[in-house]
Amino acid sequence: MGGTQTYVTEYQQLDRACLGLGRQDEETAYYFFNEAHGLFKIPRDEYENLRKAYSNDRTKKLKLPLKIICKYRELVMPEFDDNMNEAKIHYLTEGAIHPVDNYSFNFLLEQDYEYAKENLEGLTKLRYGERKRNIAILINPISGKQEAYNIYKTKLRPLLKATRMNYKVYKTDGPDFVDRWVSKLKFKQRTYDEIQETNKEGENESSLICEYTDIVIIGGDGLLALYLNSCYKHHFFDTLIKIPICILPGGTGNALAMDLGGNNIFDLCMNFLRCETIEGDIIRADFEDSKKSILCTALSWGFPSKVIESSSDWRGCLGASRYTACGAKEVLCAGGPWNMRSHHLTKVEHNPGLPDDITRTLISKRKIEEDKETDEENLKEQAAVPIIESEEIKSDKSCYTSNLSYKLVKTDSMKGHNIYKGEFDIKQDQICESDDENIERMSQLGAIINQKDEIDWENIDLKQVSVMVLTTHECRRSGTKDIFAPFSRINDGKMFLCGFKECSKVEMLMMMAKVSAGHGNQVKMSKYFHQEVKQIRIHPRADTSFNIDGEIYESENVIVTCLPKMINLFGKPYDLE
Ligand SMILES: Nc1ncnc2c1ncn2[C@@H]1O[C@H](COP(=O)(O)OP(=O)(O)OP(=O)(O)O)[C@@H](O)[C@H]1O
Repeated sequence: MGGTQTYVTEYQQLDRACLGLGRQDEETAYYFFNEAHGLFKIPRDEYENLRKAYSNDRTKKLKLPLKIICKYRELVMPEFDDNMNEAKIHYLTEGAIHPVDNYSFNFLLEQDYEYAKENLEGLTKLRYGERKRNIAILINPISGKQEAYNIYKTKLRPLLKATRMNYKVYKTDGPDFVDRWVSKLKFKQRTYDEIQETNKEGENESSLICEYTDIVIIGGDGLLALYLNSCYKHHFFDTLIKIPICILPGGTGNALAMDLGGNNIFDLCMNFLRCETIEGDIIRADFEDSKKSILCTALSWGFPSKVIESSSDWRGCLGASRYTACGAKEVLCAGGPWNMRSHHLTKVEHNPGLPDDITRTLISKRKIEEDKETDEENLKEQAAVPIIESEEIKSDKSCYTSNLSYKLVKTDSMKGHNIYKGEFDIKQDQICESDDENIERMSQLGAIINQKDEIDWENIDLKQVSVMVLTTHECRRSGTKDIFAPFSRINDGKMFLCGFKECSKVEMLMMMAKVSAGHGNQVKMSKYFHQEVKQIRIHPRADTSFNIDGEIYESENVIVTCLPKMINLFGKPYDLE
C-alpha cells in the first residue's frame, strides 16, 4: 500500500471533499473516504462520535488523528453492489508487481454511496458506453535498451489484470510487422457522417471503428510513426487513427511519450486506465516526386538526420547518450573548421494562408469506400500475425471480441509464453487495398491541402541557419533533461519551425549544452529561433536526408502540413511556464 501515515485534520476540512463514511465488515475497522487523499482509518473509539456528527451535521468541527492507508492515485478498480450500498475497491501501488488489495465498504447513507460511486467510477474507465474496453498492445523488443517487454510486464500488465480488461499483446518481429498487423485489423469502416450521426445518439465514436478500443505502443517514436502510417495506408486516418493511443516509453529518445508524462510510467498507465486523453497535433509530409505521404510529430534534416543515422549503430548499448555522443562528433567533424552550416537546403518556403479548419476539410471531402468481403486467400494470410499473450474475460457479453469473430489458435510456446495465431471469422468485414489505390487516395487528400500552384509561398531566409526542425511538441528526450522546443505542446494546435542560426562549432556545442540542461533557456539565446508555421515546402539538396520521428527518409521536395488535433493520446503535457 501507499505507506501508512498519521496526520491530524479537521472534520470540516474532510467534509468538503468527502465521499462518505464507510465500514469494513470483517475487521470492524472504520474508514472515511476523502477524494483528495484517499482512504483513511479512523480510530475505533472515535467512530461513533464521527458517525453521529456526520449524520447530524456535516459541517461540525471534529479533530481526528487519521491514518492514511491508501491514496486514490493507487486505486485501480471499484466494484459496486447496489443492494448493499457496498463498494469493493482494488488497489495497486507503484513499483510493486502484484500487490492487489481489496477493501469492501458499506456506506451508511445511500446518498453517500451514490456520490462515492459516481466519483470512484470516474477513477477507472472500464467501458466506452456499453462496450468493454479491448486493448491491443504493440511491443518493439529491440527499442532503446530493449526494456519494452519488461515495462509491459511490470507496469502495465498488473493494472490490466487488476481491472480485468481484455487485451492482446503483440511483439514486433521486424520493420514490416506493424504494417502487416494494421492491414489485418478487423475493421468496420464508417463514414464521417455515420460517426457524427452515431455520436448524436450518445455512442462513443472510438468504440465503433475497430475490434480494439485502445492501442498501447511500447517502444520509441519510430514505433508510433509506423503505427500511424500503417493506419493511414490501410484505413482512412480520420476513423482508425481516432482510436486513442497510449505510448509507454520503451525506446531511446521517446520524445512524444516524455512530453505526455512518460517519465512516470505508472502515472501514464493511470491516465490510460482513467481514459484521460488529449487531442494531439500531427504533421503530414507529402513527398512530391514519389507521391508518398508520411504522418509524424517531428521532422528535421541536415545535422539532426546525420546524428540519427550515425547513432543507429549504437542502438541497444549507449541508450539516449548515443545521440549526445554522435551529436558532438558530428559537430567536431562538420564542414569547414569553424562553420556549422549543415542545413543542406536550397530553399524553404512557408504558406501562412492555410485555413485553420484544414482537418475538417480533409475529413468531409474524403472518398467513401464500401467494405469488401474477405476471401479465403486473405484469411490464410491474416493468420500469420502472432499474439504472444492474450487475456479475454469471457463472461462479459458486451465485449466485441466475444462474438467469436476472432479465434486464437495455440501454435507454440516461447520462454514460458504461449504463442497464438489469430484467425478471423469468414464473415469478417475488411478493407483490402492495393498500393495503387492507396496512392490514389493519398494524392486525393494531398490535392486538398497542397494546391501548391495557387499558393503564394513566402521564402524563408536560410542564409544564416545551422539547424532547422519542424515539430508539434516539446521533444523531450528520456534519460536526459533535453527539451528542444519548450514552447510547443502536442495539443496546442500548432507546428513550429525552430533551430539554431549559423554558429561556430563552439557556439553549436554551447547550444547543445543549453538544450541538454533542460531549462528551456536556449530560447533566450540570440542564435536560437522559432516561428509558428502552418505549411512548409522544403527543397533539400540531393545529398541530405530527412529524419522523420527518428526514421531516415531520402532527400526529395516535400510539403509539410500541420494537422491540428488529429489523434487521441493518453497522458497530459506539461503546463507551459
Ligand atoms: N523486431 C524488430 N527487429 C528489428 N527492427 C525492428 C523490430 N521491430 C521494430 N523494428 C524497427 O525499430 C525501429 C523503431 O524503433 P523505436 O522507435 O521503437 O525505438 P528507438 O529507435 O530505440 O526509439 P526512439 O525512436 O524513441 O529513439 C523501426 O525502424 C522499426 O522498423
